[in-house]
Amino acid sequence: MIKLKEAHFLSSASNFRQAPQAECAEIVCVGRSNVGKSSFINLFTGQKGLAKSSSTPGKTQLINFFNLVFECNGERVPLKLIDLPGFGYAKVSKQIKASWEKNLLDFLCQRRSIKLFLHLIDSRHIGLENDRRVEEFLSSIKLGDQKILKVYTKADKLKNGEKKRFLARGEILISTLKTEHTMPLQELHLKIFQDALGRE
Ligand SMILES: Nc1nc2c(ncn2[C@@H]2O[C@H](COP(=O)(O)OP(=O)(O)OP(=O)(O)O)[C@@H](O)[C@H]2O)c(=O)[nH]1
Ligand SMILES: [Mg+2]
Repeated sequence: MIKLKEAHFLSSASNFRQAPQAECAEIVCVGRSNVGKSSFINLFTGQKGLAKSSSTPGKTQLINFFNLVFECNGERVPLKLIDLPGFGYAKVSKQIKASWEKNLLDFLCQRRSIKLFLHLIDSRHIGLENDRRVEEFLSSIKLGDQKILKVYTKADKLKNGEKKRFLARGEILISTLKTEHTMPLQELHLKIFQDALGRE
């Protein structure tokens, strides 16, 4: 039995060098702008305003670190959750965008304490070119002690039949609105906790 006991914002960084010291296993949310990465953090921690979300793509512009503490069989287990800016959107010049993306890619490659990459995908739009690029990139940099997990967002926009098909395939389907036919929070906690720590 595990329980999420604490979740706090730690700090922000714009690149790998500014990141806080790596003290524990880390989980990072990766995906297109507006897919629901920041909303996922709020759902996962049960704190609505912890990560800033917005209907305007490009809301998250820095690498944001959150400290979590789980309790597992009486033991306190720290983990870090990381929110990233999205790929593929920014109302800035091409040059600035390229430098942001380079910072992100460098961070993902170099931050060895990341043990779990959560690739968030909009459940209505499977197989987009941008998502295929993210998937290829993550597979190409992944080390032996790192895992990739796909998380399908915005389930409330799907019909019930479509939701059930995701679940029948064993996919992780979530929603910040209607949680019917989505993965229960306790199950999501357990899956992500175990994958981040390499536990079975
Ligand atoms: N209907 C619905 N809307 C959602 C869900 N999750 C997120 N959203 C909405 O989608 C929009 C984008 O959410 P964010 O969490 O800011 O997305 P993000 O991936 O962090 O975006 P960037 O920071 O721009 O990369 C917001 O308007 C959210 O309210 C969901 O499960 N269902
Ligand atoms: Mg965001």
